[in-house]
Amino acid sequence: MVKESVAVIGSGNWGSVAARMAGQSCLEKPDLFERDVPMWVFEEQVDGRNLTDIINEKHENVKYLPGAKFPENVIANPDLIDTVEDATLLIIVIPHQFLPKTLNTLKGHINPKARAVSLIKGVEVVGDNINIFAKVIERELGIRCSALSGANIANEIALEKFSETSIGYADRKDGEIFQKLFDRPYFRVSIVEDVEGVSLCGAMKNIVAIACGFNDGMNWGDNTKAAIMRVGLLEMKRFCQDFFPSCKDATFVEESAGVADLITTCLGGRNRKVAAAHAETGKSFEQLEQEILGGQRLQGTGTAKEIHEFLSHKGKVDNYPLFKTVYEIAFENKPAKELTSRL
Ligand SMILES: NC(=O)c1ccc[n+]([C@@H]2O[C@H](COP(=O)([O-])OP(=O)(O)OC[C@H]3O[C@@H](n4cnc5c(N)ncnc54)[C@H](O)[C@@H]3O)[C@@H](O)[C@H]2O)c1
Ligand SMILES: O=P(O)(O)OC[C@H](O)CO
Repeated sequence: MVKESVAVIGSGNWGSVAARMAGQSCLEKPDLFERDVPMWVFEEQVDGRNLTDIINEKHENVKYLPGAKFPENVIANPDLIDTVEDATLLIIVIPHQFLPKTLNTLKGHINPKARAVSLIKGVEVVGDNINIFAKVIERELGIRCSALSGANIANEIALEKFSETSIGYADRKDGEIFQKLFDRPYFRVSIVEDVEGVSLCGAMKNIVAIACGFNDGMNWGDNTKAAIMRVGLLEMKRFCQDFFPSCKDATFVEESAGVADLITTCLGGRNRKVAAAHAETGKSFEQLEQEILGGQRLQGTGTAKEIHEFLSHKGKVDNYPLFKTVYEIAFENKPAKELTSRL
């Protein structure tokens, strides 16, 4: 049997955890996977040194995942094309705003037999056209792409606290090989034939998390937060029914990618945290992202804007009052206190 070679594109907070898990599996399953896991690092200076050099010396991403050690087979590489050259399994895990440029660089350099999995939470919107990122990756790289998403706050998984995730696949064999790659005693992976449902839940829950952050910043309490989550889940489902009718209902309730991710992200995620600070201080999201996240990137505000643009083109903005209000608070200076009047 031919072994799979794994490469990771991305090395942020979740990217580093994904590389850590893949590295552990590659060491433990030498019959299935080649030992070394190259990880692409968008090079930057930390204390006057290349982050890549620090990672390879300390086996730790001191900027994006301090305190967690990589196994020694995870090797940071600042050269994107060199990172992917031998890969048959690609883990793509970068903030969604950087995907187009990254895919452009990768075009023509991927093994045509490779398969990818996208861990990115967001959507591509161009006018009245919307795509999940697994499809964008397939379109740009010409390889099949699955999607992994779930109730997965990276810092908790780095500490090997138990969590679950979902992999949405189109070809079952892809789902199974990525399941073997990610499965850890502390990370339970289920596979489901629903790439769109898994991807869209992961993207849209970030808009609801922003609303829950406003809730926390306004000190409205847990009952209001539950109401926001309920309405948010309904809008997520409505969006899938309206525009992606092949999404499976079961993904919303039975998969970690569905309601479980909605709950964790509305309780403990970065989108929630920064939105709470916005409601408390009135500072812009850009400023707060820099002040609070130390280089990590928000996905929810971008997704709120992208979904708003798409719904505007479709003439359906008013069918999604929660999504609409989050957009208006984040981008049109509407006061956060107006959120509940739209629920
Ligand atoms: N962090 C989590 O808990 C978590 C969990 C599940 C899913 N996700 C999703 O995973 C994706 C990646 O998130 P993350 O937490 O790994 O990243 P992050 O938020 O830590 O972002 C920082 C990363 O962006 C990179 N970056 C900065 N500028 C860049 C550029 N111009 N080009 C390319 N890369 C650049 C940095 O080098 C760094 O690796 C997101 O879509 C996120 O929603 C995150
Ligand atoms: O920290 P957030 O808000 O980007 O959310 C992280 C994950 O998506 C939770 O599953």
